[in-house]
Amino acid sequence: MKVAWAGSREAFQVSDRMAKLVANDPVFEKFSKPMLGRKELFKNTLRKAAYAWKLINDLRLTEEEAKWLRHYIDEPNYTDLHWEMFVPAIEGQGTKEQKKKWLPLAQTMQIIGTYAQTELGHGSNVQGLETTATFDRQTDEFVMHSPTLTSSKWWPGGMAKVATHAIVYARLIIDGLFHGVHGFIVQLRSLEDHSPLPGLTLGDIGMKFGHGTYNTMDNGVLRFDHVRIPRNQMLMRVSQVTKEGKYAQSDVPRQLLYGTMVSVRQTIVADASKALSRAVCIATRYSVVRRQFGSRNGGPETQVIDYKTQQSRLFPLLASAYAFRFVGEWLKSLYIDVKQRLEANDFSTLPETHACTAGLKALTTAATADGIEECRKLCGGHGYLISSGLPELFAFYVPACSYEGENVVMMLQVARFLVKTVSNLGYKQPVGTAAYLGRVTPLLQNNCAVQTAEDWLNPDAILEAFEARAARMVIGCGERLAMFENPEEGFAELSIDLVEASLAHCQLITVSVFIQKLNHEIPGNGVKRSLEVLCYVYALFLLHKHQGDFLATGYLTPKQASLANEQLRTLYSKVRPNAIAFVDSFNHMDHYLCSVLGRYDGNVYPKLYEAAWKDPLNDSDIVDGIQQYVQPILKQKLHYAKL
Ligand SMILES: Cc1cc2nc3c(=O)[nH]c(=O)nc-3n(C[C@H](O)[C@H](O)[C@H](O)COP(=O)(O)OP(=O)(O)OC[C@H]3O[C@@H](n4cnc5c(N)ncnc54)[C@H](O)[C@@H]3O)c2cc1C
Repeated sequence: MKVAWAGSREAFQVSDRMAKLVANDPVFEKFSKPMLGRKELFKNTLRKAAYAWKLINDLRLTEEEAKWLRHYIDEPNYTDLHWEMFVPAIEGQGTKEQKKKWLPLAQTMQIIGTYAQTELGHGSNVQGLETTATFDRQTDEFVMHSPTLTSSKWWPGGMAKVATHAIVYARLIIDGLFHGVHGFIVQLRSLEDHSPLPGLTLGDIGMKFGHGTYNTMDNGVLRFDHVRIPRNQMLMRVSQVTKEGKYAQSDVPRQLLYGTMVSVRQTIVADASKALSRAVCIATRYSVVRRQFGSRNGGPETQVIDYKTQQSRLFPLLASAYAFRFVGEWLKSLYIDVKQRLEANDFSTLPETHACTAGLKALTTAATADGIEECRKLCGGHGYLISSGLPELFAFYVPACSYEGENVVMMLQVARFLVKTVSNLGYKQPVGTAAYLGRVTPLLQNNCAVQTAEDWLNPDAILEAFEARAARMVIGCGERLAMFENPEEGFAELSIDLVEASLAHCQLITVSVFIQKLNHEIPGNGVKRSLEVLCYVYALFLLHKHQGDFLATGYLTPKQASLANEQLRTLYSKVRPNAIAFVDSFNHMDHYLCSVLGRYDGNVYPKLYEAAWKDPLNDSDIVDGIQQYVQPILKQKLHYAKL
């Protein structure tokens, strides 16, 4: 099962080796993190990042190993932006000459980069950005300027204190004419003493949600006061500005810019299963240790995992972790395929891949953020303690719903793709994940044939149900849109339904990828049968949760929906005996989980007690405060006064 989770024996070995390397090195020790003040937190993370970079070089780690190492260190810091945004942006949007100049500097960290797109006034609406890059023909330079307060760059990770360079998105202006928003490589700080270059105002945007998570990172604010950069620092693979000031599109289509987004979003989908599996592992192990009520004849109380209600909240999340792991793996292969195509100037599959990554990013991050919070509640009051590992995990994870494409905005992009696919149906056969929309007639006409709860244990029945629901919702939106004279007005008016149709489409993708995985790639029959159970749990849980859609589209009868729910209850009993084995297969070490409740040895209570005594409030110097401020109140002996 560990191999099935990791994707291959080799993948398992690499991640396992890096997890142990980090766990066994005292520099990466974790528990003191939440107790540190902001400055110490930040410096501590800088120290770890520097040490990690030294390890990567000393041990000559491969790119894959270095990624896992950074992952297990598990503290957001400037290197995330450098490797995951700055380098890919140059790789994807730079010309050959630009790549030749900048990539060796970035890959050896002689420069440290960040990604400055968002501004105080605009995030999702990139075309609304206000920073300007005005071409000066006389000097062959761009003048970068922040004309308003709302044009201040806001959020870029690593920008406040560390980054030496940034990819800055700005409105390109030549001779007073606006030519769209483009990326520019801008040096921010001196490579000698790290001081900000003239004309730049740089600072930190302040404390963020949670404590020891994103506060380890210097998210920054940046303003430009007529800062000059050479012309060849505009990323020019797609569009160029000549030294005469001529703006030209190259023969590389603009959609190429989607390439970087696709790359980053597929990583976010892969990260969702890591975060959700972490929370599920903690909640499952703790649910086995925790006992409440139900003692018979003086025997032990019931393990809370044996309550059906606990299972109905926990096991769908366990199944979702596996579903997201497999869909992430699948998306990575889709991305590799699209990357090869892009290199060969084949852009044919880009719109579908873009819709998949946008939609799956939104689906998996929203479900994971909700899932972590549910796991916290599944651990009762102890889940609220920092030592449970869950509050910090939630604080760390939840911004994934907003960054790299706000989730609702992402689902609206999927909706545009689906609407376009449906409107082209007469002359263009949909392919890939949208292929089912080419079979609308049977999907609209045939209703579900399930007659017993057992009938739901059939991948064809499940797939058809999800296809019919998505097709009916998408077609329904298409028909209603056609009634509007102005399509954009219609799109805005129907946007709630369109987001729901997009979600149905994306859930269909996750369910079908899980089924495909079982059909082709599972080593060992026992593992396969166990994963089949999780696959049915995932699909029937979604069907139960969204039964309103399945009923409203007329595909299911109420009786069939309740048969699905009956089967789901039976499946929970099948998951229960393997629940611990399922979470052990994630291969998360105690160091990575960083949770007293999720300990591998189950030694929860003594360790909870021990963790409590590490709290600074148990330090003896607190007594001074009590004597200074509390004792006088006790001694005043005043009459009670109603305030
Ligand atoms: C931890 C963190 C790290 C970040 N790091 C970086 C970074 O390194 N570099 C960088 O450039 N940025 C970064 N960001 C910024 C991030 O990319 C933006 O927050 C994101 O793009 C969303 O934009 P916004 O915050 O302006 O939200 P908005 O776009 O203002 O969204 C606010 C609300 O409006 C809704 N909304 C917006 N548009 C529409 C629409 N068309 N239809 C319907 N509803 C809509 C949204 O659904 C949302 O509910 C980071 C953000 C966070 C939280």
